[in-house]
Amino acid sequence: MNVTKSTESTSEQPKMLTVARQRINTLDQQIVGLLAQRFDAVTMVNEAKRTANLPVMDHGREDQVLDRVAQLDPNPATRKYMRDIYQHIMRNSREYQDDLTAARDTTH
Ligand SMILES: O=C(O)C(=O)C[C@]1(C(=O)O)C=C[C@@H](O)C=C1
Repeated sequence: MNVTKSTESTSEQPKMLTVARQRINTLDQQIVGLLAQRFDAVTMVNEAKRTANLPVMDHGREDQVLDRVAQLDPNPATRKYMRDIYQHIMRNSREYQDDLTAARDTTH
């Protein structure tokens, strides 16, 4: 059985793969930290929308976010992937906001 961790170098696993995976682990840690902050901001947005009686879904805003993140990507070849990632992020943001609403409805 192979019990070597995926980030450990072995004679079969080139050093470059190990180094690249360690870099991905570090970046993932930063991305998760940033996404947690984004969810915090979404909580605030949701509170503001609830007060103003606005729906969770805002197509115009989502289009703006998608265009903006695509423009921010310095690599034109990955822009379409960046848009796709953000479509998922915003879908999860809406589901999280639905959870917040459901939690409010059961406690009030
Ligand atoms: O900006 C908003 O109105 C949000 O609810 C946040 C957000 C997002 O995650 O960026 C999520 C849902 C909306 O459809 C648009 C954007």
